[in-house]
Amino acid sequence: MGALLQSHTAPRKLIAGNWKMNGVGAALAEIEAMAAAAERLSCDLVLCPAFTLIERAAGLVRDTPVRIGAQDCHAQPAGAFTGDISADMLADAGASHVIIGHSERRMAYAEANEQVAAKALAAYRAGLTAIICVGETEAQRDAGRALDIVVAQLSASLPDGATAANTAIAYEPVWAIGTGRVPAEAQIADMHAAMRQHLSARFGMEGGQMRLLYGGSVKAANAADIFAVPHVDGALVGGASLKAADFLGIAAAA
Ligand SMILES: O=C[C@H](O)COP(=O)(O)O
Repeated sequence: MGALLQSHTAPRKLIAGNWKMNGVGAALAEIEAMAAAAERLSCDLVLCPAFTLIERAAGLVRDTPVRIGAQDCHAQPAGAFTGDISADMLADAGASHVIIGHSERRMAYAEANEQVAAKALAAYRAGLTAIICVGETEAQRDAGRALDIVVAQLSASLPDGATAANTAIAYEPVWAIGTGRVPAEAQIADMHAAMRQHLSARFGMEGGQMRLLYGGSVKAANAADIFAVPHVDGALVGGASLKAADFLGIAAAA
């Protein structure tokens, strides 16, 4: 395990914002403010607004280092899937990233690991980077099963062909999302080390370099401590990504 973990060279951190079902046109001013500050940051920024804002947001950040992502895609490129959006459509609208397998979708829409892997493949085919989410529930952690559960999710949710360029992983303990509760740094460290070990064993160098984000109640006040944990290569931020001042405060700590 030590040898595998030592092969990791920390990449530039990725700070991704997940706006969930928030924001209409007026919220684009926040993305504009983020983009205006992005040149001065030493991390990569991705904002994932609702589908309805993607094209406008992509236009706003066109000449800046900020990238735009979506929060889900369908596994098929086209077809009779009322209400769904394909990865090709996202790319066409100007997205470069897509969040896949967020726990809110796994729970609300019963998305299984196999579906997540199929969506990731669709994202790769469309040239998008997939941000694949995994994480245990509180009951699973209390039962001492967090590491096993997350590594099993990771194993079944990543398709063959995942690379450091086309995939980032977001470890989001379900009990930490939107609750103000954050795992102890040692718990994050153990989880990220276990994920790195699994990814390195399966994908070699690519797995060693794949960015591992932490998500769940990240704020400007706790970001520096979280980013100092080994194998934390960034964050997936929900509530604190809605306002430029909050999100930039997190990015400044990266
Ligand atoms: O995708 C983001 C996560 O669900 C974290 O949300 P949060 O930062 O509001 O806890």
